[in-house]
Amino acid sequence: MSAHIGFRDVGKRFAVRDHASRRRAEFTAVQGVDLDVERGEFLVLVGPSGCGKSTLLDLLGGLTEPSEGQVLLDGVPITGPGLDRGVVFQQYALLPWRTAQGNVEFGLEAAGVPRRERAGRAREFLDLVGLNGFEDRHPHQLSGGMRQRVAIARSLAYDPTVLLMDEPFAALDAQTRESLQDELLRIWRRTGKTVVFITHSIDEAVYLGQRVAVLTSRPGRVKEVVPIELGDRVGQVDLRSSTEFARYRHRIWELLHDEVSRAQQQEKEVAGG
Ligand SMILES: Nc1ncnc2c1ncn2[C@@H]1O[C@H](COP(=O)(O)OP(=O)(O)OP(=O)(O)O)[C@@H](O)[C@H]1O
Repeated sequence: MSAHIGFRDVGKRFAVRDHASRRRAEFTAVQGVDLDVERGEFLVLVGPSGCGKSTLLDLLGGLTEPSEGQVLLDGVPITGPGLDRGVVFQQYALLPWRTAQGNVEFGLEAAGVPRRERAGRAREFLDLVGLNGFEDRHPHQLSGGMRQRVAIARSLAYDPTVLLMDEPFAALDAQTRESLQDELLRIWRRTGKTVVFITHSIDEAVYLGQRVAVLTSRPGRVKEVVPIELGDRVGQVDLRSSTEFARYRHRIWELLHDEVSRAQQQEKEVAGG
């Protein structure tokens, strides 16, 4: 059986203007990316800054097309955005003039859900993310963590099969972040969604991922995919302090370390002309 999501030798180049010569040039963001994600899997992408993680997520979201290779969903090339994929970014992208309920309903409107179903569905998903009782609050009356819960509820409400998350918890304080990680794992278990999650945090990657794909520095390609066998995270007391967790953390750190050094060297070279 073919994978739910498949990157097949994917490359992405962007047209840029060369600074010195002012000529048009091409910038290779990712190259030769091969990666499969199974239905219902939780896959985390990590890699040095600028290695192309968001580019890979944009390709999956259908916001951009590959310059070469294919990005497949159930064997079919992705050609644009679709309701089968929900996206959650670092910035909440909520409508400030709408309540939490109104924001979730907005996603449902866009998805063409009949008006009479929207209110009930929005409440159901706000409840799922733990926002029961906060339906009538506007974004400025909610904490950062709550706003991100609304964004997650909005993406889940129209029932995509895939949830694409680009550093969704990066702007949150450590405690809120950890509680949202647990919340997300609980939701993932309950809904069976396929999750592709980008983070800069090695701890977050190990805690959330069933597999962690480490990317190389620019142009990004898959360096190694590390399976994380820690069982069901939620409910394990202080899992992050266990030796097993530390072992995975160290392995990913090692893989990343060389790439981050290489990326920094590349940046220095660019800066120095
Ligand atoms: N539209 C664009 N035009 C030109 N270059 C782009 C464009 N979008 C992204 N890039 C470049 O492609 C590379 C990959 O960008 P991308 O945002 O995917 O990296 P990233 O790994 O998500 O970075 P970070 O971890 O810092 O968020 C970067 O060097 C970026 O400057």
